[in-house]
Amino acid sequence: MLIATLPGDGIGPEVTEQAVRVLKAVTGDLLTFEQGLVGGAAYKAAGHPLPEATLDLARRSDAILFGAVGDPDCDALERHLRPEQAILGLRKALGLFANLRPAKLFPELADASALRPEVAASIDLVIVRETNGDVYFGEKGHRKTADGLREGYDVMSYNEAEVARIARVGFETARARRGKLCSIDKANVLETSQLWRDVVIELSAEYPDIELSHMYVDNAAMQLVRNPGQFDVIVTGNLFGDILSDQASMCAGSIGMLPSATLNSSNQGLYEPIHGSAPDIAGQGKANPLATILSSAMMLRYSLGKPDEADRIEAAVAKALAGGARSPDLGGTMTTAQMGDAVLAAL
Ligand SMILES: NC(=O)c1ccc[n+]([C@@H]2O[C@H](COP(=O)([O-])OP(=O)(O)OC[C@H]3O[C@@H](n4cnc5c(N)ncnc54)[C@H](O)[C@@H]3O)[C@@H](O)[C@H]2O)c1
Ligand SMILES: CC(C)[C@H](C(=O)O)[C@@H](O)C(=O)O
Ligand SMILES: [Mg+2]
Repeated sequence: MLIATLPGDGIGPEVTEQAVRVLKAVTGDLLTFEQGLVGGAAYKAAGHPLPEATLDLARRSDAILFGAVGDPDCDALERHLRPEQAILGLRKALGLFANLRPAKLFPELADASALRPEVAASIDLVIVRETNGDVYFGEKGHRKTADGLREGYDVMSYNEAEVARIARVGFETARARRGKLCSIDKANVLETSQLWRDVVIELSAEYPDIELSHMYVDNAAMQLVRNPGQFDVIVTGNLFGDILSDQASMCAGSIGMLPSATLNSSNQGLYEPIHGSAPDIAGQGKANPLATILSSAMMLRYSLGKPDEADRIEAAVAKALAGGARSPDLGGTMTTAQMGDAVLAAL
């Protein structure tokens, strides 16, 4: 099976390297790894954040292991050349619309959560985030108002098929868990959200066994901190899901802990930590690789049909944490490579 590794920028290569070590240790010679250029690294080497060769590699692969993209050197480039276009372009080109972001507290990390330990202990949820539409992919640009002021605009929209497709993933995910689905929107203000809510309600007729609720996104941000245990599965749009998943990560201990899978309708998947390229700590061996290692476990489970190997990696992460493995974001001093060593030793 072919795995496309796309390390990208900043801490992307550092964390990806550790995940590849763990994957190799668990799968022997089952997987072939082929590396591609993405992000600022690709722009600097090949003039484009998502070169044709990388897209081709991604298309040919059984799964993609993605690090992170984003490079302050590239922030002034035209939008279509910025590193972030690589991840957006991959999601769109491969139809990767269902971004699953689980947030669960490893009990050993209760002290790392931004929440009181007894509140943090309850967090065990999955955010199902749509990643092919919303304000991310609408018409955007700069223009002048009638009285000559500069104006920026980004059009937000979802059609009913896009909403139904992701809502179905939400219902199915809830069915495989505790049977609760919370759809998060801003239907009190946005027409896009009103359609979202209508379509979710229509689809709920097919899922009478699922307890469906709706919440406005501002309240959801508050509830995630007040009582994260009330959520089982959250389904939401691209922008709200982006923001809420970073917030959920701190409830679970660190942004360096949260993995993700982004799937298309044929279950091909892109696996990446939810964090970015962290330019502030890049090259210093301070990055926590566990989110990427846990993403590789999701890859084994969702795209490669290897649930036992996935369980083995997740158990090794738990054992490493129980044994005291802590990178700086978790209050420790271990380097990225030492965190990888600790997981390998715990396999
Ligand atoms: N999917 C992606 O590739 C992705 C995701 C988010 C941000 N980005 C990009 O990354 C760049 C930096 O963005 P940002 O600073 O807003 O977000 P970020 O997630 O890169 O970093 C936010 C903070 O969290 C810390 N952090 C992140 N990952 C960590 C890890 N594994 N271990 C320890 N600490 C970690 C960073 O040091 C920083 O202080 C930007 O160019 C942004 O566009 C890319
Ligand atoms: C880098 C950016 C385009 C990306 C997003 O907003 O989807 C990131 O924040 C993420 O969470 O994967
Ligand atoms: Mg994000």
